[in-house]
Amino acid sequence: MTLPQTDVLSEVRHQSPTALELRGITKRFPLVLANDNISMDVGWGSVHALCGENGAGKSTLMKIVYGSQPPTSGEIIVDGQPVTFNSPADAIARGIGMVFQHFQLVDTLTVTENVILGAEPTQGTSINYGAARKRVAELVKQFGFDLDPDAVVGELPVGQQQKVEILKTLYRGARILILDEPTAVLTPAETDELFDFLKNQYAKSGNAVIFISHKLHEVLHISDTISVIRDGKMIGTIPAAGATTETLAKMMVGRDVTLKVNKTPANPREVALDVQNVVVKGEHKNAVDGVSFQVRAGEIVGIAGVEGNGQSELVEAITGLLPVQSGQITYLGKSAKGVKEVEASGVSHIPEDRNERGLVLDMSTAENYILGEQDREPFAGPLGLLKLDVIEKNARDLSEEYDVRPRSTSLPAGSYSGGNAQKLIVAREMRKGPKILVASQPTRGVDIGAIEFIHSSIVKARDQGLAVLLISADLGEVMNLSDRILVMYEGKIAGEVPAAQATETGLGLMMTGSGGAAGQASPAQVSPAQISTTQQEGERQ
Ligand SMILES: Nc1ncnc2c1ncn2[C@@H]1O[C@H](COP(=O)(O)OP(=O)(O)OP(=O)(O)O)[C@@H](O)[C@H]1O
Repeated sequence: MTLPQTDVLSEVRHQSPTALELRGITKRFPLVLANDNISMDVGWGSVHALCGENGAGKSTLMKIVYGSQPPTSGEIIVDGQPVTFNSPADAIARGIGMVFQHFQLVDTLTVTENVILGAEPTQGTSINYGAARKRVAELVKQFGFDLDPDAVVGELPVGQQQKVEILKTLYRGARILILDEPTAVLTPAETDELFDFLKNQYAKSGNAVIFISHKLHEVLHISDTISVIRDGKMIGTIPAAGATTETLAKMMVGRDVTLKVNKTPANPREVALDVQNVVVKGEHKNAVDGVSFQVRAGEIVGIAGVEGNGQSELVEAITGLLPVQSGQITYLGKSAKGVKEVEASGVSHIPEDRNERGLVLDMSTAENYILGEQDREPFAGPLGLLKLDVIEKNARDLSEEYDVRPRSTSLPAGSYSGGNAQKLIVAREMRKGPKILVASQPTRGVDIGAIEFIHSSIVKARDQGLAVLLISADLGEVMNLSDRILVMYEGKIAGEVPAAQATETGLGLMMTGSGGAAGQASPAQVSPAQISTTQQEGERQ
């Protein structure tokens, strides 16, 4: 294979003013009509957002455009030419690239190796690595990406890993770039950088961006045009100029949505979760390095931080998944070891990786709703015999209460859309009536109506005495839901801020170590002005 010529930032003459035209796309799955006669036009040089509730059919539509799923019927037209895609390779050949929510990178390979994987330039029968490396370095420079072509991908922060994913598509000459919830794991600064590239370089050079997002303020900020899908149908396409989060939310959900969490000040009681000087070993250094804090019954303590700063390991230690090297964790005054004992102490856990830890993807909805409780009352009798009618009713009731769609007790968990899968986990964990809830990214990928519901369920449980530890990469969520906010940086608590005084800028600075020393910084190391510059900013979500 010769080296792809990928000067996607130099303008080309397009055949048609429209990059992508979808005509009557329908996709039928056994239980649902995921896309129902959808038509949509995306113009060259524009950023086009695709919004809609969980399960509305956004990812399905984009997978069809990317050739990873065939439509049941309908037509795709790229730059004026009707196309049929049998695989992503066909779509890539027509200049379409897609960046998925779950990165598809090989952690042990370098940036260059990942970028060229499957499209390696060859010299005779061997890979011309030197030429590839030179090309990747040129592209990194051209796009202004802050990336080392020789860095091992597994050691990079998520923001840079995402750039590798984008680079992969640009290296292959993508002129239409699809991104599925690209900012879910980024810091505010990384998000700004990404948007600047997409809008001011990539789209400005005449390419097209389609991006799926549940974050409406971002949608309004970056896009030129917004299409909204509901229940598989196209509700409408509007210009971003003049739209508001309220109008968009209403178009998506079909009713008015409260965008701010309604909660009264917390009324903290006794200590429920006590973490003292906890150290958890990481691969090279301590992942959690002497962390201490308490969460009381009746309060929500949020942990903000860039992913990879020890939050995951801290959660795994608290939930009994990882051993604690030193220090102590107590639950309602008692210590516990391992997942079972921790659970028995009244701890529920919403895990950050729903596919790996939260669900058994090929098991049914009803079975997933009782994971961890399948051997005991109320779901099993004394001899371990399953009470199938109770299990079935439990699934029906929870799916109804948490609006998990489609309503099915037998659907394998792997067939739910991302947000509905998340609602299933939240429903299961809240049903247990925990005393302590460890919620990692509880609304990642969840739509605005469901976020409203999950947040109000958590607040209601807090008011009844639940102690909540919230870990979220979504700063808006941390600021909206928490009563107190701790910031984690390089395995340590870099500071604490009352939620009422927090702003995105201030937290963002602390999260990247710029707000204070890298060590066990005190809140005073971040200037109050940085933490609470604009109240308005804190209320953006
Ligand atoms: N492989 C599949 N088999 C069966 N049903 C599926 C499959 N993939 C998606 N669906 C269903 O199609 C519908 C649309 O799902 P899709 O993932 O496109 O929604 P979405 O709008 O991207 O949602 P989210 O915001 O939650 O990611 C959902 O009801 C989902 O359960």
